Amino acid sequence: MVNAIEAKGIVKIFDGFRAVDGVDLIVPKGSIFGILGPNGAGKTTLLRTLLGIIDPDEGSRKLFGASRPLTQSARVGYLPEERGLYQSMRAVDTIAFMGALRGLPLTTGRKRGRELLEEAGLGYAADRQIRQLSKGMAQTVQLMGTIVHEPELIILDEPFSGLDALNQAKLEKMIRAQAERGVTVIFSTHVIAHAERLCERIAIIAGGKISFDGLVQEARDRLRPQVHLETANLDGPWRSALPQNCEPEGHWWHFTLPESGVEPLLTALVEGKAGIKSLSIERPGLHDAFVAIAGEAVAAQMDEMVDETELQTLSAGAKL
Ligand SMILES: Nc1ncnc2c1ncn2[C@@H]1O[C@H](COP(=O)(O)OP(=O)(O)OP(=O)(O)O)[C@@H](O)[C@H]1O
Repeated sequence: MVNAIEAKGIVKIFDGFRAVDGVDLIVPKGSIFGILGPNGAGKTTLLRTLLGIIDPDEGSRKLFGASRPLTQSARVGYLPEERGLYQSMRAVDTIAFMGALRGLPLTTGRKRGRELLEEAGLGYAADRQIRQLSKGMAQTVQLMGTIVHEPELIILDEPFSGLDALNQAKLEKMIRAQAERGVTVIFSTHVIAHAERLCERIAIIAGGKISFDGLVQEARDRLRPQVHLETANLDGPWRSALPQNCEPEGHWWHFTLPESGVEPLLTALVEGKAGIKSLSIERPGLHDAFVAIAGEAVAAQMDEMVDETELQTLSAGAKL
């Protein structure tokens, strides 16, 4: 099967600065793929190169198997990081106009535009000018213009930034709905939680280089689970099942699950009469995996970029 994207050795240099520095990337069809990295990591430059908006200085890329990506533009929807719409254009015409740029007849675009707006509960705004819409609504209209021609690949550059909690949740739903239809979705983000909730695959990029590319599960599996154990007893033969340097905090033990896994540990605790009062095994999240892969400094940079609105959304999203 042809992959949606295959890139090899992509380098993009601006005034001597390597914004993208030797990137290999494969995005299989039908996946939700997240590109994670802090400000200036090279995400936008990489996406623009993959789309054929700019040419790489070195390396090659294929979009649906074609080495000239722009020939595939009717199959692609792209939401750039800089949002911008004609302020005096009506919402429905904006959607149709964006579709027309990708080869969709205007009449079809208007019809689908109205349907998309209705589905999103924004039917009442179809004939309003963009300047009469709220910022979140205008962003939603731009997103609809990105998908109106029913592309097979959607590339969204930082699609969550600038949206409030409700609109971010709606966008997550829309991304999932597109993926369920078999559409490949690639989005860039500096918010690890969005990627953790949505993506099957991710690439981690910093300083123009990709340090991880693969399944979210694979990233998480790089770290072993953490065990939190409370015992009635503090000594006994069962202690040999715990890591050697593990010391209790009161009656609590916190340690990394040994390579041998859960069952031998449990057997030793039960047979050795540790008196288990409480036991939890915590699988590391993507954030911990990100720290392990990209390093503390890059992770801290990402966390700093998550503003108040995003924090609210993340906790709201966790409840969805
Ligand atoms: N046209 C350009 N001319 C010169 N430098 C550029 C240009 N475009 C990007 N850069 C530089 O390349 C680096 C990567 O930028 P890019 O926008 O790709 O990063 P990013 O990960 O998308 O970050 P952000 O989320 O802040 O946009 C940055 O240092 C940026 O200043």
